[in-house]
Amino acid sequence: MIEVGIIGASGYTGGELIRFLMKHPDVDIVAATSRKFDDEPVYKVHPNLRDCELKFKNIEPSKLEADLVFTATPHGASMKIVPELIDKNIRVVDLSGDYRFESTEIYEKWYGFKHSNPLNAVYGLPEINRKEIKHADLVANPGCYPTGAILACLPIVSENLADNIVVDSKSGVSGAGVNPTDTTHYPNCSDSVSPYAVTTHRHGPEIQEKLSKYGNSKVSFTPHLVPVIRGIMTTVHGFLTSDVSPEYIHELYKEFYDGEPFVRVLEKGESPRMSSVRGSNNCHIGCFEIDENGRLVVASSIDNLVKGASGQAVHNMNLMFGFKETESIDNIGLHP
Ligand SMILES: NC(=O)C1=CN([C@@H]2O[C@H](COP(=O)(O)OP(=O)(O)OC[C@H]3O[C@@H](n4cnc5c(N)ncnc54)[C@H](OP(=O)(O)O)[C@@H]3O)[C@@H](O)[C@H]2O)C=CC1
Ligand SMILES: CC(=O)N[C@@H](CCC(=O)OP(=O)(O)O)C(=O)O
Repeated sequence: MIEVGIIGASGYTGGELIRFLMKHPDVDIVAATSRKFDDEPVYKVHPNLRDCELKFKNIEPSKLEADLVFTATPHGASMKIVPELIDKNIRVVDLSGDYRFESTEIYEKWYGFKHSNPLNAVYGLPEINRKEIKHADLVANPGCYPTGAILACLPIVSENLADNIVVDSKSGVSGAGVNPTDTTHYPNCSDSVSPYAVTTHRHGPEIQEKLSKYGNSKVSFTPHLVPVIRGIMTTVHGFLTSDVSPEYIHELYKEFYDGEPFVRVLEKGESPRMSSVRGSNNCHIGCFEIDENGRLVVASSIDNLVKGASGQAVHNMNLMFGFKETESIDNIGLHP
């Protein structure tokens, strides 16, 4: 049994962490912090957690005592919290972008402010860093877009099959967090699909940095906001430099992800759906088709709050503490 704290528990990813951890047999949640909802039952903010007896507490991070803390806090906030937890020998899974890049300079360029407390961290994508995560004191949980994009691109990048890859992603509105903005205001985001940060999104360099460890492909990323609550659909366009067949590509993906508990390689020609992974930690990868121009199309779907955030964070915790990898995060998505 380990004692776990959640900082930022009143947010969307915080609520999802509680949803998974409250039923985890090896976890005792000793703190769920919130500055706004101190002493309120968690179900007041997360009504699905009616059976959870926890109350939010406005506890200073420096006062926390736990084996592991999840920092489900915004980028810029985590960097002010994580170091003092690490100094107290508390292991940390940070859900923000503050510790994902290997270079502070790249972080500061794309996040637009100085990093006050750089630390070394392991990038928490189990499909590529399983061994390192097990021994990590600080795990940087990947961004939601990068998770679906990297998993969709890894096999073709590893075989250097495409010099240029376009990653086109669509995300549900919960990706923006619990605090409403002009962008997430219903009349502004309903009934439309909106590209944003089309060449400047900070997830582009995160995707490129991680994939560059496996091959030389140049990756270009554009996100879109779509009027659904949860889900990320990523369509990858790989401009092939080798004459390979769709069957070869499909076999490549099946071999690459063989044995991975949370990646499902669909049939050739089968498109993934957002709904099929909704609420689950699964990533569905499909299409595997090549057009007459030699453009390969692969698509992946994830739930931005689960595989894109809290489910992946619990997966990392399971690895860090030697629990069954799929413990408490093996629920199946929905249909319809
Ligand atoms: N939403 C998503 O799909 C994904 C989000 N992420 C990342 O995960 C992190 C959390 O995201 P999400 O749950 O959506 O965010 P939310 O905005 O929904 O929640 C963040 C919570 O953090 C708390 N908080 C904010 N600032 C501070 C601070 N300075 N100190 C302590 N607590 C603070 C707030 O609670 P209170 O004010 O009550 O203390 C707030 O509820 C972010 O870094 C986000 O970028 C990563 C992948 C996917
Ligand atoms: C729809 C939407 O707004 N999505 C968020 C992605 C949130 C996320 O993944 O958080 P990190 O910044 O911690 O990676 C965005 O584009 O900023």
